Amino acid sequence: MYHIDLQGLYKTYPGSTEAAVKNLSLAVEKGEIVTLLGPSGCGKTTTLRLIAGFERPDQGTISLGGRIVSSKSNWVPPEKRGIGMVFQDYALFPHLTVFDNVGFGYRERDKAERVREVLAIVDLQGYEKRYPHELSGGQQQRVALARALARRPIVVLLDEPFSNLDADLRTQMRVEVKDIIKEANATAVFVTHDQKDALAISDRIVVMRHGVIQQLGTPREIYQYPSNRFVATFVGQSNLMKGRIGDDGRSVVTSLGTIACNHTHNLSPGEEAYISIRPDSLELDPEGMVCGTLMQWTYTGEAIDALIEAELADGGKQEILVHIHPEESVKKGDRLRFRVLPHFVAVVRAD
Ligand SMILES: Nc1ncnc2c1ncn2[C@@H]1O[C@H](COP(=O)(O)OP(=O)(O)OP(=O)(O)O)[C@@H](O)[C@H]1O
Repeated sequence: MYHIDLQGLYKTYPGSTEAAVKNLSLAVEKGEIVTLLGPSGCGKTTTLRLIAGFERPDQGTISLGGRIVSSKSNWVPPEKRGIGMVFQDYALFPHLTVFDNVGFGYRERDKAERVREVLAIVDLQGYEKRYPHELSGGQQQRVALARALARRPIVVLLDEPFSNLDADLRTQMRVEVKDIIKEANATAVFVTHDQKDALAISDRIVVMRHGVIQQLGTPREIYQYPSNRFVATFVGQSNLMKGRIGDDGRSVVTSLGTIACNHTHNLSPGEEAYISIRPDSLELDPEGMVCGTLMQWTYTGEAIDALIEAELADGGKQEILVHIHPEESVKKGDRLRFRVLPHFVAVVRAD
């Protein structure tokens, strides 16, 4: 039995001709952190709102903790679903102290003890009497998380929780929030359009587009083996080449040359396929098979982000993005050669 079980969900908003969510099924284990990732309008917030009970699906079933909360014949309202929510703006009550914010709506006799317990999990002991405006952004977020966890929810839903934080704090909070959720042994569904959030925090990622799941997998699976062109370019940067599977079944013949790859999605020799080559998968090598001219470059500290106009076997040209080692010295107009490293090379389906 799954802790969260979504089956065949459809949702079309009144007045809209296109469904926001189409035939969406997703099963989440207890204690898992799953992220819904995708561009604006792909249906991730709608999915979260369906789980929370703020929206009603047109079709499909939702079970939380083994109980059906939404189906043709069942409907459990949001406040009875055992949901803890963390919103983008944290939604703390400004006139209430940290203690009262965290304990809000908690009616059990062990309230003081439980509030202290969750404040310890989020590392805010001693802050009970402060007001939200006396806290930093990161601390406010930890209060919001403590409030969501206080009632031992069946599932914690987090809607773009990092979007109000500056870049440094965001990086730190990704780690902290993940640790807190794991320590509380909570099951969580995140919504974000930021791939770094998703890669850092999730056990599994659901990549969505136009209301449809494009790929479901661990961060490593999604990054290393994107299943289609959309996922390859939405999660990380990617150079896409058209080709066909080589006779050995473990390579793709492209106009850059024959490129070995570890994963071919069970496509057969001769079948048409795209290959996704991450910018880190090309390395400067005077003997390398890929040859091109450096058109633009940017030094980022970690690498030189280089735009190369690569020469193709058929006489054509294609721009490719390469991360060159930061100690290399290169200049615009240089003719460079690269070899393709097989890790971070993947066969992807066309759509
Ligand atoms: N209340 C609503 N009424 C009508 N259409 C809506 C409503 N809410 C969302 N939509 C539409 O449903 C689709 C999915 O929206 P949704 O908010 O789920 O996407 P999202 O992936 O969360 O986007 P964002 O990252 O911008 O929040 C969009 O086309 C959106 O315009």
